Amino acid sequence: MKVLSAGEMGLADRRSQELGIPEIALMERAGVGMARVILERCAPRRALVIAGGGNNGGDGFVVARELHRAGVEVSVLPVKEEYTGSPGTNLRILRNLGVRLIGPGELDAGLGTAEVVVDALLGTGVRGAPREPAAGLIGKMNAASAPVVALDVPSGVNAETGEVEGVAVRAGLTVAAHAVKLGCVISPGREHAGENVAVDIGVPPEADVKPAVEWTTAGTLRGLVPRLREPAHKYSAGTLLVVAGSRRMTGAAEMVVRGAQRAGCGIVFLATAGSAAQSLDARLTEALVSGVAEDRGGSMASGALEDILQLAERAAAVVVGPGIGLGQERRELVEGVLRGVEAPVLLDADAVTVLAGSEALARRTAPAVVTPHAGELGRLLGSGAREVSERRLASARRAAEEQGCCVLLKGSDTIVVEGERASVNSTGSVALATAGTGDVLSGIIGALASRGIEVYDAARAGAWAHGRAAEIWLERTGWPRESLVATDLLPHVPEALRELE
Ligand SMILES: NC(=O)C1=CN([C@@H]2O[C@H](COP(=O)(O)OP(=O)(O)OC[C@H]3O[C@@H](n4cnc5c(N)ncnc54)[C@H](O)[C@@H]3O)[C@@H](O)[C@H]2O)[C@@H](O)CC1
Ligand SMILES: Nc1ncnc2c1ncn2[C@@H]1O[C@H](COP(=O)(O)OP(=O)(O)O)[C@@H](O)[C@H]1O
Ligand SMILES: [K+]
Repeated sequence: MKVLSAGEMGLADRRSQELGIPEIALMERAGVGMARVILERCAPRRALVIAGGGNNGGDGFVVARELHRAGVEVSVLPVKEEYTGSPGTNLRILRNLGVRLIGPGELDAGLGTAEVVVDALLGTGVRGAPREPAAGLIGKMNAASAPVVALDVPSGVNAETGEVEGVAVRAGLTVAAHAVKLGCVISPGREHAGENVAVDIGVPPEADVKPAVEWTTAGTLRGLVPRLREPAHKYSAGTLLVVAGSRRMTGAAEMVVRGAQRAGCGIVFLATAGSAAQSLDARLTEALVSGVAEDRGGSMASGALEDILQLAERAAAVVVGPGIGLGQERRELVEGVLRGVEAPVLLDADAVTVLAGSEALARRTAPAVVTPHAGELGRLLGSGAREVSERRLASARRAAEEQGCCVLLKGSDTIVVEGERASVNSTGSVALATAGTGDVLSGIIGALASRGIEVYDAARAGAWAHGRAAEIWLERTGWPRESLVATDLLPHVPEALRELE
């Protein structure tokens, strides 16, 4: 699946036209391809096409013509009085063919009988929140009982960012011209798009564009994760220090360690609160567990820093945060790690939360990666979870810039940003929305970093393998996705990583 931003698609379009391919030829192939997908997937007897005033509406006219040709009873609602250019030409053909054109007064009847509603209202040309009458039409499409297929982009979704400023169509399927639009793989646009499919519209390779934001697939990662080779010993295979857990939160530490072990770490050291160490040591047969100074609540105390830094001297990477707890002492501990550890540091969970307002991460020059979900990133940025959820790519970029590190923003669309580089993960499942899966992810990324992979690559490869492990679990068990528990991922992490060889 190819993913391009709206701007990149515009460039591919202009270059194609400069090579002599007329706009109407691109529109023709787009509409023909889109109609074919609709016929294959939905096989409707009656369809309603809602066409906007731009080229997205033009695509809709071609789709309507093709559906009509295939024997579908089609109604078309053109929102504008007068059409010119390629959309105008295609509307004229519909008139000549006697395809039923309806006005707003007949919309409810059309929506009532259609088996598929085709959203050809707004595409990549939308600017700002949908105005009337588009906003009202989007509401009607969302209230329809028939499934909605969006052309190119669900109307109201920003194709560049996935942001939704006002209302947006909720489609079951989005059929894009040439490439899936970036905004359709980033939340919330991703959820509005439903399934994404792209159709060939005849953009020649000479006109194509290399995307600035990568859609991370096995193909983009291949060869990145090395096999263990001779000569090797446990230290050369990757040494990781995990700083995690507290008296009341031992599971998080366990899952980070076990994730790291299955991702190929040669040796994992765990530093945890003294009172948690005995139980973790018993559960983690292969790890080297150290109990360090804790406060009265059973969380690691700032006084544990010296021991932790000493352990870190033997590690090629450090993961800090899961289950450590909050408060001033944890903040001092995390700041101390950021100052005192030269090896790459991964900050997750509580370690991200305690850094809100701290300058330790921005001051650090050695490699670091933070792996927050929207709530944690909202605290780090001071913007709140809602702002992060609404503007995910921009929020991840802002954090990466302000903190001068790699940021992995978790979600259905896990985004990884460092400097100019950005990527969106392609694997995963809603099954991952369960406690502890993030800890397994930290372990995997920590292990990859400990094996010498730079943090940006470790983060995107780790996210990919983590999501893939969930997919493999679903394929193998056939169990309902709700039933996955985080430790189910562990046996599938090696299989996922093997797919990258
Ligand atoms: N770029 C390309 O290479 C191709 C583009 N095609 C189609 O063309 C689309 C882009 O076409 P356009 O650039 O004409 O743009 P759109 O058709 O996406 O949108 C432009 C129309 O929406 C209106 N509009 C913009 N913002 C609005 C708002 N906030 N509220 C209400 N109305 C608003 C404009 O007045 C205009 O009528 C793509 O999404 C795709 O469907 C295809 O024909 C294939 C080729
Ligand atoms: N709806 C979803 N679709 C795909 N992946 C998801 C979804 N919800 C959560 N995830 C993934 O599950 C993991 C959850 O991590 P996190 O929120 O840190 O949980 P915890 O702290 O309990 O381990 C992340 O990798 C995230 O990307
Ligand atoms: K659309």
